[in-house]
Amino acid sequence: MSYFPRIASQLYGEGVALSDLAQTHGTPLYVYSKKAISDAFMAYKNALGKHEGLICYAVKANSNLAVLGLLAELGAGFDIVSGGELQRVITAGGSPNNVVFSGVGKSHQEIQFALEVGVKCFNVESSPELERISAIATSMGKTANISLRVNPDVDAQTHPYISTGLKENKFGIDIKTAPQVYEFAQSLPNLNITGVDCHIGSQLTDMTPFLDALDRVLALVDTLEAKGITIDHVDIGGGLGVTYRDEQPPAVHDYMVEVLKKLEGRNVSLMMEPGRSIVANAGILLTTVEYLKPTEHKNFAIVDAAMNDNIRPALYQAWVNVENIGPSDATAQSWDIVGPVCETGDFLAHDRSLSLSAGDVLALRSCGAYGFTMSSNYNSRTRAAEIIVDGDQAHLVRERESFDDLIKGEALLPKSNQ
Ligand SMILES: Cc1ncc(COP(=O)(O)O)c(C=O)c1O
Ligand SMILES: N[C@@H](CCCC[NH3+])C(=O)O
Repeated sequence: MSYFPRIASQLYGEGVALSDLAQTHGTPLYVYSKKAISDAFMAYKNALGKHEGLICYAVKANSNLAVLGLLAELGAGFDIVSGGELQRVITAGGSPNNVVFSGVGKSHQEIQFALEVGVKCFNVESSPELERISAIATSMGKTANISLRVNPDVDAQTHPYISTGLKENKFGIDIKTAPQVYEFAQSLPNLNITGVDCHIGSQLTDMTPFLDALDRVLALVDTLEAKGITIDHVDIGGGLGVTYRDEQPPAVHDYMVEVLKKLEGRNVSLMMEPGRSIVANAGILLTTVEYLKPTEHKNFAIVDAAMNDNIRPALYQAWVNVENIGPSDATAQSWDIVGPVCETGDFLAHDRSLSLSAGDVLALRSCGAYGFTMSSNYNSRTRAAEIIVDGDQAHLVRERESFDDLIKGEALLPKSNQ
């Protein structure tokens, strides 16, 4: 039954052969390991230990309902950036009381929804947003807990598109002006100041920027305390990187130890918003080689997954580990792994030395974060199915989209008379 148990078990210690999954469910197919997700989350939770706080998983990394449900069961809170993500958390069984609402552009409707269900806190990113939340809360006879997302102007040393804590980024409130904005928040009705929040970027592989940002946030907490503004929690965002190739990010435990050291002697709880570090290495994208197309200049392996399934290589020049679970007896050559989408930027990997034959199944590793959630229907391609492997059981947790799903809700214009 298991044709490639070695590879399957090497991946995450799970007993399901990837080739069987590809055969049963077709490709492209996202496969996640329940154990890998649980272990990664528990690393945060255990490191937090008895310190008061909440690990709010960043839903944008992987919002599959089964993933959210699993994390809710393990005691996660959630970091959301839209009404849709809030709905997903609720549908998956997560408690709105454990939700923090981030994002620079919260709409009237989204704020109202969040107040109706009672989210834990709004991470506010501007003064006009404060005014909007205050007005909506007042009209609903509710009080909104708020923290300001401050921008500490720290270089996260990551890809510029996923760096968020520099003053030229759209995110957060300049930490230098934050005390005045807190005073403004204090003057508005139906707001309750509970925290300070920051998130400086994603895929950080060095601890220093995190700790620098935390120092600046704690200095702000002191300034606020001196003004009589009490801060109950500090939210240090997400951002811890993972190994895609040869990066060596700090271990979750080591990172947490350093963070908690800085909080020693302070009466603040710790909130965090990790996404990638919980799900990235727990997921694989399986794809089948459709055609081999050697040319004079390059060898192309055209596979059935594309940039619409995983846009990270095209968008961030992200490197993805590609493994042939074939097996192929062809001799190894250098291949560009490309998809069927009509874009030159539609590639998954460049210049990989692989033995390939048409029909082989490739595993793209570490695709559990920002993989499916960033997928689209570009070229009217249906989105992949998602599977969670739990020991030797594989659960289909999202069906492959059908052509009917693709055109659902659309309508033709009435026929014109001319
Ligand atoms: C506000 C906020 N919180 C949390 C995250 C999650 O970050 P990561 O997946 O890098 O842990 C992000 C994404 O960068 C974010 O923008
Ligand atoms: N989507 C990004 C990270 C998230 C950025 C969100 N602030 C990635 O795939 O690396």
